[in-house]
Amino acid sequence: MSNIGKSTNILWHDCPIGQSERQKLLGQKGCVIWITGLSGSGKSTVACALSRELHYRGHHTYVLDGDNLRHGLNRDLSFKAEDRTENIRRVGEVAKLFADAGTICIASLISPYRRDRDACRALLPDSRFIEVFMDLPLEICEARDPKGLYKLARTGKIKGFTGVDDPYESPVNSEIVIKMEGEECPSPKAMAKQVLSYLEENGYLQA
Ligand SMILES: Nc1ncnc2c1ncn2[C@@H]1O[C@H](COP(=O)(O)OS(=O)(=O)O)[C@@H](OP(=O)(O)O)[C@H]1O
Ligand SMILES: Nc1ncnc2c1ncn2[C@@H]1O[C@H](COP(=O)(O)OP(=O)(O)O)[C@@H](O)[C@H]1O
Repeated sequence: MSNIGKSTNILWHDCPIGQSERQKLLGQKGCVIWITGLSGSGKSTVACALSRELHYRGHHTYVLDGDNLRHGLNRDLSFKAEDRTENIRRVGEVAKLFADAGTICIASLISPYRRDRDACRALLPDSRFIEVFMDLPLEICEARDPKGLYKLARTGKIKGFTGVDDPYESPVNSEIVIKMEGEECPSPKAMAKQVLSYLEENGYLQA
C-alpha cells in the first residue's frame, strides 16, 4: 500500500495486456511527440500535418492541442505561471496514457517552462518523449498573428502573453529543431517530413 500525493492506501493494479501487446497489434511504438514554441510558430500546423501523414501510412495517432484542451480538461486554468505548470503536468500525464495505449501522441503546447517540459520527459522512459522545438523568431510569429493576440498583447489588452510580457525558455536538448532556412520557413509538409524521418530512422514506426 502506498500514499501518492493526497491519496492514501492505494495499490497499483496490473493488467495482463500491456503496452507491448498493444504495440504489436498496432505495429508501432507508443510515444509522445511534444511540440513546443511561441504562439504562431506553427505547432498546430505541424501536429496536424504529421498526424495526417502518419494516418495515411496506417499509423495510429492522437493530437493533444493546448488551445483545444483549454476548452475542456484544462478549462479551469489561466495563463499565470502556476496554471501553465499545471496545464503541462496534466497534458504530460494524459500523453503518457496515450503512449501506454500504443498511440503516437502529438502534444502541441507553448509549454514555456523548461522544468515543466523536462518533468513530462521524465514520465516517459526509453526515449518515448521526443521534443520538437519550433525555433522561429518572435518577429515571424508576431507578423503571422492569425488570432490577433500579439496585437492585443502589444496594446496591453492581454497581459502576460508569451514572448511579449511573459517568458519562453527555449529548449537546449530537443531531439528535433524546426527552424528557418535563410529567409524561408519550411512548408508544413517539409516540417512534418522532418519529424516523420526521425520516427522512421529511430524505429518508432514498428512494434
Ligand atoms: N497569455 C497568453 N499567453 C500565451 N497564449 C495565450 C495567452 N492567452 C491566450 N493564449 C492562447 O492560448 C494558447 C496557448 O495555450 P497553451 O495551453 O499551449 O499554453 S501554455 O502551454 O500553458 O503556456 C495560444 O495558442 P497558440 O497560438 O496555438 O500557441 C493562444 O492562442
Ligand atoms: N510552415 C509554415 N509556413 C507558412 N505559414 C505557416 C507555417 N506554419 C504555420 N503557418 C501559419 O502560421 C499561423 C500559425 O500557425 P499555428 O500552427 O496555428 O501556430 P501555433 O499552433 O504555434 O500557434 C497559421 O496561420 C498557419 O497557417
